[in-house]
Amino acid sequence: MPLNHLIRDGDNPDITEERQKATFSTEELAIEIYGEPLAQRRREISAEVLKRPELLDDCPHVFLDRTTKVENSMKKTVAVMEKGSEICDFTSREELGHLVCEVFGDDGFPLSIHFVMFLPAIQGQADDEQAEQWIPRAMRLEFIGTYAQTELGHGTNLRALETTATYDKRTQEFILHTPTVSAYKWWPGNLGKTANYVIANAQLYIDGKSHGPHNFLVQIRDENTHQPMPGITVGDIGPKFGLNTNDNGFLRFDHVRIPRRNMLMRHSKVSADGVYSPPVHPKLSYGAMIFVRATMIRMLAHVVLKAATIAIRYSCVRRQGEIKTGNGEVKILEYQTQQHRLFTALARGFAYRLVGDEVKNLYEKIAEEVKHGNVEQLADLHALLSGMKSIVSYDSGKAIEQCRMACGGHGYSHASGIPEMYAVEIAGCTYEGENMVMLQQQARYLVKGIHRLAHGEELSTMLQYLANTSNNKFRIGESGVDLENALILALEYIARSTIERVTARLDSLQNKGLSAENAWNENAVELTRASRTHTRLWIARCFRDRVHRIENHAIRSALTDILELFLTYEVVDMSQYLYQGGYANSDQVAQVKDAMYKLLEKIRPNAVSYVDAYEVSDTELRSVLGRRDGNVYDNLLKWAKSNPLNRTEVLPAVEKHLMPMMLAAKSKL
Ligand SMILES: CCCCCCCC/C=C\CCCC(=O)SCCNC(=O)CCNC(=O)[C@H](O)C(C)(C)COP(=O)(O)OP(=O)(O)OC[C@H]1O[C@@H](n2cnc3c(N)ncnc32)[C@H](O)[C@@H]1OP(=O)(O)O
Ligand SMILES: Cc1cc2nc3c(=O)[nH]c(=O)nc-3n(C[C@H](O)[C@H](O)[C@H](O)COP(=O)(O)OP(=O)(O)OC[C@H]3O[C@@H](n4cnc5c(N)ncnc54)[C@H](O)[C@@H]3O)c2cc1C
Repeated sequence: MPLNHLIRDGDNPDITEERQKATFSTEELAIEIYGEPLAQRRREISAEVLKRPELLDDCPHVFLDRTTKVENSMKKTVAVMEKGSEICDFTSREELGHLVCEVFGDDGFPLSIHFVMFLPAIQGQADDEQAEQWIPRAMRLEFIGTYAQTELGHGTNLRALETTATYDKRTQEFILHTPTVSAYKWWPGNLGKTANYVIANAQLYIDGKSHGPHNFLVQIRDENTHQPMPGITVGDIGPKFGLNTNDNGFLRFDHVRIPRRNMLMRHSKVSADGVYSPPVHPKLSYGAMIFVRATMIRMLAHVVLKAATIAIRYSCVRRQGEIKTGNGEVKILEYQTQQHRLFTALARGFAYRLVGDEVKNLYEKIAEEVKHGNVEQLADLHALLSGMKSIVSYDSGKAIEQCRMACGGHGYSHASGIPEMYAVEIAGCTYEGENMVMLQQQARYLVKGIHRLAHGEELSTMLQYLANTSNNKFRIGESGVDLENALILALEYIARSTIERVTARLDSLQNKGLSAENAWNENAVELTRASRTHTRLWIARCFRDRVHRIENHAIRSALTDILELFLTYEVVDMSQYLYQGGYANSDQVAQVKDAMYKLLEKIRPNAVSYVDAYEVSDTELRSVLGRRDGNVYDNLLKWAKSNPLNRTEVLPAVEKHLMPMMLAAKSKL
């Protein structure tokens, strides 16, 4: 019985050969990733979707214009809402998430902002009475909502948002107003053509005094006619790099009045007579962003693993060049450079996916405490998520782009599926806080950590390694020190020494009289580096702990290879920091590289089985190169022939423009 469960008759023999080499059970690895019932439910859901044409695309989305794309995705949204509960359990986020991936592919659920921002903002920030009034209707999709915070002029600096919400004591209403062009809300998903309500982030004014940005529920379109409400100007912002099925929009309020109770009042309150009560923590109105930052880690990992699935499978059916002259052309996955590109992407994908589960659990635990007024761990969570969203979005983008390039020319074609994946994933570097800005948010926390240590104060668990000054020598190859431990300690050193060095530089500049702000800006690049090294360490530790907890021996061993590749790759990538302070020498770094190259060889026979175990169906993958059966060339030809430009032998545009020009050229002879 082969260990890889995806072997079928009629598959490309080159890919079957790969599957026959598996040294672990792909079904067991799938269970480790998804859990026992879900792994099976995912397969059942995928099979059901295939039986329902209303949930499938008639043709690849990349062949369609934007208006048709938007219409298709709305049509499928209705089909999912009407029939989806026959296929999956709507109360299970995981099952529903899988159905959405199958049906919508890369762009995700068209109403995602309703579910991942609008509803979470209400759930976390509305008081019980408001929640009772709004949530059931929103859950039933009686109306659609979005989260309108970013403006044309400001997305990062929330304190500078210009939209105002002025309290009118006389009528007990807030007046929402957009005072300038730069104050137009700009970017919110589903705002352009879909949403009826927004959670609008606006500067609260009472009696001429500003209390900073707060969240308000505002109706922008009629629930029945969908026409804009009085005082509302709204529309779509136009095509983007990716995510073009989504109607990201613009919005202007012209003195729009809403009842006092439409301000979200769980944490901050305004009484009928205009008395303001502040929240227990000033940043509680940023809660919906925290939620998405926590959730997006797994989503980003999923895209990396999809791209790795495509590129690894394709690299086993693509033959090009010889390694030994005369021995015939090899599968391109035999090249070490290809393995290095793809297996490191695979390792980051697995690391982020499994660590993403831990992040989600941590978020849920702390969010529950915050909901009940305990904000003790909010700073830790904010710092962690600021770093995580930045590192995972950026490093995932690099991994996906490597997967695309590793497919050569065919990777550049939309037939590979990877360009769309990249376009969607890379948006994560920008949304929910531009990465450079978020890394600096985390850096503040790290610098404070060093200062606390200097003052003998207690450090949070996440920062305790900063106190481990005895870790000052790379211990790779020493007896009694295994590779994993040596590498984790090296990552600890890299993070600690980087944070210490930049903090010392900041302090010294300030001691010389530079203002704190200027000293910060003069060190900003190094601060983002410190943040990067800290986050990569956190991911490495968390991934190691997760792998160590695996009970199934064969699966633990399979994921240990991936973990060790991940650790060696991270250490090599940041090895320049190891030389600082004399922690390591070049021979030791060469040892890490050797270990990495050996791991590439070790992983090679199982490469297809790792991605098979992640179990992304062909429906979801939407890739000719990544097809499970490996029958790439025939299908590339079919894909090219089916594209709309080939509907006629002679293109009307050729007849209209080029032919007359060519005829005219001939007539001049
Ligand atoms: C199912 C999968 C779902 C995936 C998603 C699907 C697809 C979705 C696609 C797109 C969705 C995109 C939606 C959006 O983009 S919504 C808009 C997001 N906007 C942002 O993220 C804006 C970024 N800017 C900010 O967050 C802030 O302005 C800031 C950069 C943090 C600065 O804020 P501010 O000026 O108020 O604060 P300070 O810098 O002065 O910091 C003061 C102290 O507050 C602490 N702080 C800041 N933020 C938080 C927070 N959120 N929680 C807790 N604490 C916070 C900060 O650390 C400072 O602390 P200190 O102790 O140092 O004083
Ligand atoms: C696909 C997508 C979906 C989105 N969906 C929503 C949504 O649903 N709702 C919503 O409200 N918004 C949404 N946004 C907006 C998004 O949150 C913002 O674009 C994002 O927060 C970045 O802000 P910005 O555009 O103002 O960038 P800017 O802040 O203008 O960034 C431009 C450059 O300036 C730098 N910079 C800015 N400030 C600083 C600083 N203090 N220190 C150092 N460098 C700095 C940045 O690092 C960056 O390099 C979406 C954006 C995208 C791309």
